[in-house]
Amino acid sequence: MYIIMVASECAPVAKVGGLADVVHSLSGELDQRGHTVEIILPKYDCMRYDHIYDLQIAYRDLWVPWYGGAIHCTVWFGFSDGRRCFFIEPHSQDNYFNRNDFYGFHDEVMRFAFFSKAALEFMLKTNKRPDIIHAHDWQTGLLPVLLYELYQYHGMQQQRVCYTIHNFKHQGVCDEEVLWASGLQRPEYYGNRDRLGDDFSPRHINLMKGGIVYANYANTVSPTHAWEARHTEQGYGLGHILHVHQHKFGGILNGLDYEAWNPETDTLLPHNYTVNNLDGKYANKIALCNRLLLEEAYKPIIAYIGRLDTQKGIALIRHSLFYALDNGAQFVLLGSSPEARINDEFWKLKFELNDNPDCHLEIGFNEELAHLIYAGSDMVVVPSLYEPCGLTQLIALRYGTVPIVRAIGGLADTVFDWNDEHKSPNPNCQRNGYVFYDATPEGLESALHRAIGLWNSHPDIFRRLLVHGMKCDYSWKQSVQNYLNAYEHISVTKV
Ligand SMILES: Nc1ncnc2c1ncn2[C@@H]1O[C@H](COP(=O)(O)OP(=O)(O)O[C@H]2O[C@H](CO)[C@@H](O)[C@H](O)[C@H]2O)[C@@H](O)[C@H]1O
Repeated sequence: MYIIMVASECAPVAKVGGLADVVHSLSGELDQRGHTVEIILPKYDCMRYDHIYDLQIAYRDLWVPWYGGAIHCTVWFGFSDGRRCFFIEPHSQDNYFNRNDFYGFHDEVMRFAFFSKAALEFMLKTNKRPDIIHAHDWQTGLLPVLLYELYQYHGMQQQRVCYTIHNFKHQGVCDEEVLWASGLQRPEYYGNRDRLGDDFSPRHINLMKGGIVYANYANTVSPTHAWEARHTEQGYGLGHILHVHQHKFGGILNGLDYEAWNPETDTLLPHNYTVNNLDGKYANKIALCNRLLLEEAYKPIIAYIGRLDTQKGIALIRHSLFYALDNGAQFVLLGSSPEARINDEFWKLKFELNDNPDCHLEIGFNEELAHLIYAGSDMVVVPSLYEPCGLTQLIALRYGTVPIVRAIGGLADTVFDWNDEHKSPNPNCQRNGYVFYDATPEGLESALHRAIGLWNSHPDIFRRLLVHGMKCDYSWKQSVQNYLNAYEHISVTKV
């Protein structure tokens, strides 16, 4: 099959969060199975250009219709970690992607609506006719709308769209302007609530809703979250439209890139290790203490790694830090937030705890340090308020670090409580961590208490628990097949 991914992020060149990891690893897995995969991204000025090989112009003069005129773009091509990537560079006063950051601007919707249109225009002009266009998140929600309403009449009638939602919270809600800019026009037609009309803001357009309505198949990134999105407030108001389109909506669990995340070969670790020889894991723990100036003590290290977003349960992250310190454990945090208020709160905490030899807070994004923390810690805490899938717990399991998670979304699909006497519902995975339900300090403590207790009282059993985790299989093996089944189901040219 010929698949083109269109996304606002792809690791390692443009990574803000888990979306980047999924676009990168899913593309690689599809490629390994013999499919042709290309990725279209914006050409951000702040990309990691050191991760792009052989960057060159692929199409010099692409004119993308916009507001009745056209914006001149150059399309670049390069390999990133073996993936074939195209980068769209618009030349206009708006400077859509030369902002020194990926997100956070007043014209966010226009930037990515333009990108969606430019991606289709590029395919049209270069005669790229993929079987599947795989679009991701609100940023590309307009793509299936444009394809179905405009581009199919210009020779793209065979293309089918798979639309994956990684986060329902951000939907791209905006005024009608985007319809005029993109050439769709007709606000009375598109603004209908059966199409793109937002259910809560009158006369507003919802790009993610458009993606759901117009895609041939839509999914989110775990089965449990697919249910939550339809039946609870976790769909952030899109439950109704998901219900209307339930026949083409599902949940496909994310996989983890088992090559990039492999403690046996990870070049970012000072010591490699395997499930059969964990000496390296303990050596990494010492390396982590040295790196972060933690006291080398006979204490478990509990870590939090991730975006500091309200989604992740900020108050509970904070609570786990203090609970750990009060209960004979050490705590390490690596994260950052685009919200100044949250960042400031954690900077303040960092200064307060600066002299504490049992904890370290690293505010910022640091891929290399993340690897060492996953390897050198004993436990990872993921107290999310909502979590479509979550990659942190999958990485932790792979690195023999016991996940302590809230039973929500993909966390509930991948982590099974050690003390639950029922058999794990997942045949590929035995009981592998600790789970709590209530998003309260008490709920969190119920799991942390048991995890710290086992580490202290029964180190041999704790070791068995982490070995169970390392033996779980959350590679892409099954999930990529699920995507291929979906592609196959919707594609016009069956393979
Ligand atoms: N400061 C930092 N330094 C280094 N590395 C950092 C970091 N902050 C985060 N990371 C890394 O970024 C990734 C984040 O993965 P998550 O699944 O938590 O993603 P996120 O919530 O962004 O994405 C959304 O999309 C993904 C993908 O579908 C879903 O799994 C998830 O539930 C959904 O919220 C992990 O690889 C983590 O190690």
